[in-house]
Amino acid sequence: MRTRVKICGFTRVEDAVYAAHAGVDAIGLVFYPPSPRHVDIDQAIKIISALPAFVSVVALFVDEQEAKIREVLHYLPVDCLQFHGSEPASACRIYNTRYIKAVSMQQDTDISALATHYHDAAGLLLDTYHPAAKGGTGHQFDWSLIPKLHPLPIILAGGLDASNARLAIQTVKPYALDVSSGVEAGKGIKDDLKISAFLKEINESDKS
Ligand SMILES: O=C(O)c1ccccc1N[C@@H]1O[C@H](COP(=O)(O)O)[C@@H](O)[C@H]1O
Repeated sequence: MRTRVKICGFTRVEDAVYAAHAGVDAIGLVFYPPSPRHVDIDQAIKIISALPAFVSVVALFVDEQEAKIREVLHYLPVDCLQFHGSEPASACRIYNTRYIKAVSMQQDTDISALATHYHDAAGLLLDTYHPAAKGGTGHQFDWSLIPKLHPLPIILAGGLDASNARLAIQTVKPYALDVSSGVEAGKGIKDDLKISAFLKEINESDKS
C-alpha cells in the first residue's frame, strides 16, 4: 500500500500549492497561537482556496476551546482535525468531523490502551515527546517503542526528513508520514526542494 503523506505547518499560499502539485495527500494548518507556524482564519482561507481538488485539509489544535474549533470549522472546509494536546476522546469526537490524535511517545506509552480509548479516531499520530514543546520539534523518537500490531492507522511524525523517510517506512510501515520542520527553510516557510526530496524518498521506498 502507498504511504500517505501529510505536510504540516503551512503559512504561505505558494508553499501549500507547491506541495499539493508535488503530490502530498494532506496539508496541515496549525491553529495554535504559540507556534511560529500558527495561521489565522483569513490566511487559512487563502491557502485552502488555492489548493487543487483531492488534497485534504487538516486543522491542528492543542487543547483548544470548543468555541474556537467550531469557529474554524464554520469558516473552513476542514477534512480532519488533529488534536495535539491532552484532549480525551470525549472532546475529540463532538465535531462530526474525522480526527487524528497525536501521542507524545515515551518509554511507557501504551499504544494499545490509547487505541482503545481513541477507538473512533481516523489514526494515531505518533510524535516525539518534548518537555517544553507540544510538537514541531524536529526531533525523532525511538521507533522501537511502536508495537508491530496496532488497530488504528499509524501516522509517524517527529524529526522526519528526506534522510530518514525511507528507513521510517521500512522500519515502522506506517499508514502515513507527517513532517513539518524537515521540509522547512525557516519556521513556517517551506522549502520546495526539501518537499520534493521528501516525497521522492517516499515514492521510491513504496516502489521497492
Ligand atoms: O508545527 C508546530 O508548530 C506544532 C505545534 C504544536 C503541536 C504540533 C505541531 N506540529 C506537529 O508536530 C509534528 C512533528 O513535527 P516535526 O516534523 O518534528 O517538526 C507534526 O505532526 C506536526 O503536525
